[in-house]
Amino acid sequence: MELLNVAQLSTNLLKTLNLPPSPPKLPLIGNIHQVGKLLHHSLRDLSKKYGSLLLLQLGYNSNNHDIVFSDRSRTTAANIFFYKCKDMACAPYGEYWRQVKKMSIVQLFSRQSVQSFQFIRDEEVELLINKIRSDCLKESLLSNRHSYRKRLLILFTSLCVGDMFPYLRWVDVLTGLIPSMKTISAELDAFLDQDFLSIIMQLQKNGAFEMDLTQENIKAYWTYMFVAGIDSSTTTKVWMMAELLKHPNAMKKVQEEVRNVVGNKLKVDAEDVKTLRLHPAGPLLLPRQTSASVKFGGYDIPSNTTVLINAWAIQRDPKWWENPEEFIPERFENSSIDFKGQDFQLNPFGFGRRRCPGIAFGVASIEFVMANLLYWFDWKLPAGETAENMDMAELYGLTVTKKTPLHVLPISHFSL
Ligand code: HEM
Repeated sequence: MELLNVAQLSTNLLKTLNLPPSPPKLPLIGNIHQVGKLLHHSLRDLSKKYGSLLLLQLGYNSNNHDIVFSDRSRTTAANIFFYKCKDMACAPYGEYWRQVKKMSIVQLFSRQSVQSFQFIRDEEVELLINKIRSDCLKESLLSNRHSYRKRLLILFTSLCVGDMFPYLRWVDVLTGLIPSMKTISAELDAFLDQDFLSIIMQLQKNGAFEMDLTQENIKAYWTYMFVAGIDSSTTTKVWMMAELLKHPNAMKKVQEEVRNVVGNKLKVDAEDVKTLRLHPAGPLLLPRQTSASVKFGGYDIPSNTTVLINAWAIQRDPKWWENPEEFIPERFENSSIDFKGQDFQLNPFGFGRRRCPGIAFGVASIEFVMANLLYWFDWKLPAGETAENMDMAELYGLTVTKKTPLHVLPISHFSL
């Protein structure tokens, strides 16, 4: 298991505890200089040297195991974007989170609920396929653009100096980080006020929810759903298409499979797993925070320690996977490895109490969209780009996307 601690500890505590191994620190800044822009890569490299459970000091702050690891850290970004952590993902582990989760499972995430939205997926996918058909006639390239949603996700994971050294909070204002966060948050807020809030408030009046929600609760909740829920599925689809274009044999095989199972049984389920192993949408899951001190792997983990789980590194670890960096379509044939939180070597949706509740939604959307795209069209790279020279660089954020947009040329497989 690979775990990483970003601790904020007093020097006295450091001396008395048996803490996990740690790279040498510099005065004041601790280990900050050892992490780069792609945090999940830096952490994997450090843990190769210092072990799978490793402690980093990234500043200080005066502020059964699953429960202890079930809290979330309250960062400046989470406070700005999610109305002081009133959404479900960043809410502290406690009564409010329990109530919101209960309500969500009944109203939104149940199997029936996911199925009941199939008619919307049908309508949206039909629109998408028709749009691509007309692009085929014009021979135009499709590409995924980085939206303002993406800007929010990148800002969300930007390290605020003030979260580590509270007296330096002014630096985040000076560098423009906090003003940028506030601008995007205000844009989203206006959107939610305009189109959304009145509908939800009406549902509340009609008794649709078990608990009374304030406007801020509702906006925080939906901001996360819109931004992270949608983006994680979109990111996975982009990586899936990129990997398939990079591996034409895998593309051919999956298209044959999809075209052999016509109708509403269109499925590309095994491809989800292959893509989510190499490109988990959230490579470090969502940061956890310990709510009490705990002994873990023989080490003392103090209370209030931020814990990052490097799912990306675990899913590429040669300890668990043969040829870990390779996209091998046959890898999961006849394999019982579960990707929904049971097997620790494959954990793209997290685990335990704070595991992603949107798995069924995410998977339904990825499978249905991808199956249709692969069924109706053949896909080519634009002139000058080949499977070998495709740029697969990553852009770090709450979800890790392709750095350069994916450009593809659709060719209708059936005569128009
Ligand atoms: C491919 C699609 C998706 C992936 C890879 C994904 C991944 C994740 C991960 C890694 C976490 C953190 C889990 C942890 O801390 O252990 C998470 C949490 C969460 N996800 Fe997803 N997710 C996806 C789709 C969705 C969708 C479609 C929704 C909503 C409609 C959603 C809603 C949430 C919520 C609300 C949480 C916070 C749960 C909590 O803190 O209690 N996710 N997701």
